[in-house]
Amino acid sequence: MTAPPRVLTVAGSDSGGGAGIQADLKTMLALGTHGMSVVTAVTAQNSVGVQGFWELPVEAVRAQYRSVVDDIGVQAVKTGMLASAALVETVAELIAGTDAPSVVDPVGVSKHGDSLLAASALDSVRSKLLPAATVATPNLDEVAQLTGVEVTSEDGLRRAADAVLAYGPQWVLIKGGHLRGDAVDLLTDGSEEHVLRAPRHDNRHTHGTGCTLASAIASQLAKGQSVPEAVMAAKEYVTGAIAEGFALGGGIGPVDHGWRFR
Ligand SMILES: Nc1ncnc2c1ncn2[C@@H]1O[C@H](COP(=O)(O)OP(=O)(O)OP(=O)(O)O)[C@@H](O)[C@H]1O
Ligand SMILES: Cc1ncc(COP(=O)(O)O)c(N)n1
Repeated sequence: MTAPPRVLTVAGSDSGGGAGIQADLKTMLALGTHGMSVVTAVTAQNSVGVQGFWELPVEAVRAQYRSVVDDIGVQAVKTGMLASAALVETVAELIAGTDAPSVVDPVGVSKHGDSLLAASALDSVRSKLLPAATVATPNLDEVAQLTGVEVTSEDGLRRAADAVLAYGPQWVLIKGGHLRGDAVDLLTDGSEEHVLRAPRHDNRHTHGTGCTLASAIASQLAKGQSVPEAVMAAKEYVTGAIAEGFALGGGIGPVDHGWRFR
């Protein structure tokens, strides 16, 4: 048997299974790739919030990464929750030294408003992590936190993209999921521009959308697609997963990673 394309997620564990490492690995399976993981932090989390989290030591993150990359190898890397400045800097250095495209989801705050990144790590995200990204995928809250640019309508997406590109990622995908109307995202490398538009699904069970989208992009890149092709395919996958998001627990349920199998 030929091995499927190999994709690595560097992110936090979500005990509820909707976001983080768990969302990433399910997405990778659904898109036909072999998912591998470097755990950066363990969260105690469910449908109503994040009850606590514990970071792993920098050495544990570095060791997991080396174990995977030095033996198995990777065709794309995705980063998610990195928790602290020390972990952001370590992971930025690791991905910059890896010969594979990287998708950086600069996770700041969970859907419930719980912080997953120390305020003291923002400078390292700007100066070390974003420059190492092939594609950065901030949502509008993360754009505001990182660049100070506030966007309240589709017209502002380009301004947000320019502000993030100034930190050096090759491409940026600004996610407009928190606006009203259609779910519109903007992908650009500063010269080429693609507007990705999907109908908004009136479904509150959207836990894990950002993790799912970034992992889907990484999976498509590992299969050899270009950045625009990978992002378009990933947008189609996440839109279907949001349409089928289901209730679990008393709060916000997860998107359905397995929607294409049902
Ligand atoms: N209700 C919805 N219907 C359709 N698409 C949506 C909806 N909400 C978000 N999206 C899309 O989902 C993707 C993720 O965007 P979003 O802005 O939710 O990211 P995020 O805030 O990082 O996610 P998360 O909440 O997991 O952190 C984007 O492509 C966005 O347009
Ligand atoms: C470990 C981990 N990583 C990322 C998110 C963001 O996802 P969401 O915004 O859907 O809560 C999360 N809640 N937990």
